[in-house]
Amino acid sequence: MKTFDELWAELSEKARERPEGSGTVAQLDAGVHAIGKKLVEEAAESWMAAEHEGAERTAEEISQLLYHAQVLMLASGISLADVYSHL
Ligand SMILES: N=c1c2ncn([C@@H]3O[C@H](COP(=O)(O)OP(=O)(O)OP(=O)(O)O)[C@@H](O)[C@H]3O)c2ncn1[C@@H]1O[C@H](COP(=O)(O)O)[C@@H](O)[C@H]1O
Repeated sequence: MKTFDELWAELSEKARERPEGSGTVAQLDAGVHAIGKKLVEEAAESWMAAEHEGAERTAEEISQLLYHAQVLMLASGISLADVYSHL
């Protein structure tokens, strides 16, 4: 298990160090358009899970949604502080 902040630290390091075999690096290389599509896909899957598939599947889909939101933030040069300033 990891927290949102721990995932952010891990993904930030991947973006910096660009280790081979990282799915995150591959997504960053694919660019904002491709990442945005994944984010929307995970949002739709979260919605469908909440309506039809129960709490456990919904939590799983939301975890993927948060992951892709972080990847989009990295691709856009946005920090956690930038986002928190709008909460
Ligand atoms: N938490 C995640 C995470 N959540 C979702 N995903 C990605 O999002 C995809 C969502 O899967 P779906 O089931 O919706 O779709 P799929 O059809 O199986 O996958 P695709 O064919 O669409 O890629 C997964 O295949 C992963 O590519 C994640 N990829 C990585 N992480 C974590 O990110 C960290 C860094 O990972 P790497 O960059 O790969 O080292 C590690 O801690 C990972 O656990």
